[in-house]
Amino acid sequence: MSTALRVAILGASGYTGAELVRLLVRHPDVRLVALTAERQAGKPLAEVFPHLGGYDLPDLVKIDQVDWDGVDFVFCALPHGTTQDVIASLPPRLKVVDLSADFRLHDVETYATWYGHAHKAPELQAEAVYGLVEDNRAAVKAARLVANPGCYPTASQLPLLPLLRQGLILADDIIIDAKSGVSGAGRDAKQANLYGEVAEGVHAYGVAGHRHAPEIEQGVSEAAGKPVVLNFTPHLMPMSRGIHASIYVKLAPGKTADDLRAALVDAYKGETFVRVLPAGVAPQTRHVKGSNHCLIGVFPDRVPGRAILLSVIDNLVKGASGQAIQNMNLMMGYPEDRGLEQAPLFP
Ligand SMILES: NC(=O)C1=CN([C@@H]2O[C@H](COP(=O)(O)OP(=O)(O)OC[C@H]3O[C@@H](n4cnc5c(N)ncnc54)[C@H](OP(=O)(O)O)[C@@H]3O)[C@@H](O)[C@H]2O)C=CC1
Ligand SMILES: CC(=O)N[C@@H](CCC(=O)OP(=O)(O)O)C(=O)O
Repeated sequence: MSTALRVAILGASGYTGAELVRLLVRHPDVRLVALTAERQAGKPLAEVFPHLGGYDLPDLVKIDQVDWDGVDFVFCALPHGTTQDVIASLPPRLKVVDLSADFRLHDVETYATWYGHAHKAPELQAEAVYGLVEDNRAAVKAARLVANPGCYPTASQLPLLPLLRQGLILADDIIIDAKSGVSGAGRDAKQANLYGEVAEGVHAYGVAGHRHAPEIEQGVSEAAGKPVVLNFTPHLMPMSRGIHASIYVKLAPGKTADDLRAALVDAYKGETFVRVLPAGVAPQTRHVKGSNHCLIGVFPDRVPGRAILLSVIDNLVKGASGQAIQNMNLMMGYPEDRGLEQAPLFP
């Protein structure tokens, strides 16, 4: 009899849901037993995503058609705002990784301010563990409900948190200039994401008001040991996948960019998925396409006392579904990289 973990993916007809399927069909401990959709319910997954044909997968159903007795583990890849009610209605024995923003902010008042409505499951929020694995591994291992970090917050926090913890940079002068591929906005049709709107240009959005600012500030404040407000400006790029964050920081007195690089090399020396590049090498989004890696470059700035951190991830992998599987592996006691061994696609 199979002892495979019986996994349900809620929102399997979306980009992150499809990426979960792509990765999990090769995970030796997992059997996909339920895939849900809303408008696409009733269809075989291969009709929605032909690249996922050829696997023995259940058809897409609505969430209320799932037989929870046959499920052990849930990935929730639904739009934020819809997820709190869904997770609150699940049998409490189920372990869950939620890819939306619904459980990422510890403070429900901050959530209400940025997401425009009161939190619908504050008791679950108190239980949720923030799943930035490299920073929070012990808590993830013991968690029942993990809030998978956002894509910009993952790319931004991985270089910043170890440096702030060690007092190597100043917390009150952090500027994050970040770019995303269009898949970051999901598969739902939106005018802003039409080919004609994004194909040949770049634009900033959410300027001085993007909802990922409080998520990044939550982690940065904790690492700095004091409340931090930072500058975060996201941009939409004419590419399908990838996040690139250029982070401008002020060095603590007497510190150099080489000190930052050495500290990051040390912080991530045992990590499979975070790599600090040699001095002078700049990471590119192409270097991580399809993989769960974060690559970090560190450069001295021409302005004395300052440095530039460059961080790249694939928004759909380390920024979403790959990190979600990394979290599941920890929660279930599997090797952390299981199912995530893919080399990047390059170029
Ligand atoms: N895209 C990215 O790079 C990242 C996304 N995230 C987060 O992950 C979550 C999923 O994102 P993504 O995959 O991009 O989104 P998509 O819009 O591509 O997919 C959304 C999925 O949810 C389903 N759905 C939509 N509305 C409802 C509803 N009311 N009830 C039940 N199911 C519903 C859709 O079904 P149907 O197709 O049938 O409408 C689809 O399967 C979001 O919360 C997003 O913020 C996090 C990090 C990165
Ligand atoms: C390009 C684009 O639109 N990106 C999304 C972020 C996607 C993501 O990581 O995060 P959430 O789970 O928090 O939605 C945005 O800016 O809202």
